[in-house]
Amino acid sequence: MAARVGLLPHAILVSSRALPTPRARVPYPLPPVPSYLRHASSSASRSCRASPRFVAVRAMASGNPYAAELAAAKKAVTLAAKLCQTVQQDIMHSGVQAKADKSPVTVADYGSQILVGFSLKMDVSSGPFSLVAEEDSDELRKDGAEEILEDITDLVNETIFDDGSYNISFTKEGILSAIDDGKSEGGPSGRHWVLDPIDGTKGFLRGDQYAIALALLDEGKVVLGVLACPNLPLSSINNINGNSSGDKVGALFSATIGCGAQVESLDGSPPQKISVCSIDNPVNASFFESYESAHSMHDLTGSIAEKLGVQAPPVRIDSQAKYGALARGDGAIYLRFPHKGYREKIWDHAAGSIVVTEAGGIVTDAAGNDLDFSKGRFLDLDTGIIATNKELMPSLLKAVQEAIKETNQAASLL
Ligand SMILES: Nc1ncnc2c1ncn2[C@@H]1O[C@H](COP(=O)(O)O)[C@@H](O)[C@H]1OP(=O)(O)O
Ligand SMILES: [Mg+2]
Ligand SMILES: [Mg+2]
Ligand SMILES: [Mg+2]
Repeated sequence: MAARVGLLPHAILVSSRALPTPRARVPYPLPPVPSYLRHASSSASRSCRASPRFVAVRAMASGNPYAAELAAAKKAVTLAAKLCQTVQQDIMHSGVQAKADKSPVTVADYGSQILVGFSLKMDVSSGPFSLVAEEDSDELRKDGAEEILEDITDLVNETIFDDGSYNISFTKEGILSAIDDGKSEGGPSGRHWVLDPIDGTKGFLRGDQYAIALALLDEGKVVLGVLACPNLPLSSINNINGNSSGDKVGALFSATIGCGAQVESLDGSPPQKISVCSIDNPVNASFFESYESAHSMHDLTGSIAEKLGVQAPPVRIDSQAKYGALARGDGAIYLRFPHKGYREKIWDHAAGSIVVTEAGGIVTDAAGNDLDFSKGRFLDLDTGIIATNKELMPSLLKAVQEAIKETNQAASLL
């Protein structure tokens, strides 16, 4: 299968699919049917296996006020994960990942964003739809991007067809406008979905960890989060930087405010309740950090770990999979200290942080403040993000603040 790679000025777009033949289906969105949509069927009625009404009935039965949204969120990220898995397998076979030398965006990032937004719109009926998501269509609207746009369109349509939940087909114009559904600014009032369609794109291209991360903000607070981690072992990653042999791979973490956190397999095993580890002596703790040294200052995290007395080497993995792994006790601490000038985005932490807090953990910035997701697309925070259990947090905060002070003093002497 030949890989096709398109280079655009600010993005690397990778496509490696054998492109499918478009099939006749009902165009999306409906109604009214805009002229740019493919008129594949005379019927303008939408057809889904899991209708909003079914989801709402399940919600009423569970006692969880966000159960309908949770079911829709899980369904949306599971559909997107199918697309991502297909693309990642093709990329690995074709070796395209070696060309990803700067902040990459792939057909899978766009495809995942379209599928999650579309699936939520189909299945969540309550109130206006607002989505704060990472990608936009700017690069795809430029000259030279036509082929990539066609690839994304085919990839999305093929994934929808194979999944079978929706009898719908996108045109290229429909794809562009679906990506731009994610342009909401979020904020302190109302409900906003928050999406990173592929978190850890560098890990994705390397064939390593990545996550599809989706959260719901309600009046500025994260009330729900789901993390699909297609390459994460289902039960544990207790072997450092490796998989436990024989373990099923593909984990879907979820949490709703006040209802705890769960993990289940991406192919639908029953959810299991999870909780953070109960380690109270840092000597026995291990810590997670970014695989990419460009994403987090490994010198600083090393010095924090040393101050704490952590003996184990860092566990370096990509994406919010770290939050999921922490939430089920695979490790005790997550340290994230981006280089100066980097602004954290809400979609990089909203889903992961509620999975950890609902599993009994704490997530704060380096000053010990809760993360504030109500300020728009960016997180406005002090220096870095740390997460651990309640027992370790006081000594972790102390070590973090000492290490930052020393680093700042050393920098001022230069
Ligand atoms: N220079 C950077 N510093 C910190 N984080 C970054 C930087 N560039 C991209 N990211 C984002 O960091 C996250 C991955 O972090 P980690 O290092 O924990 O895997 C991703 O959200 C990634 O974006 P993206 O979603 O595009 O992959
Ligand atoms: Mg990105
Ligand atoms: Mg991200
Ligand atoms: Mg991303």
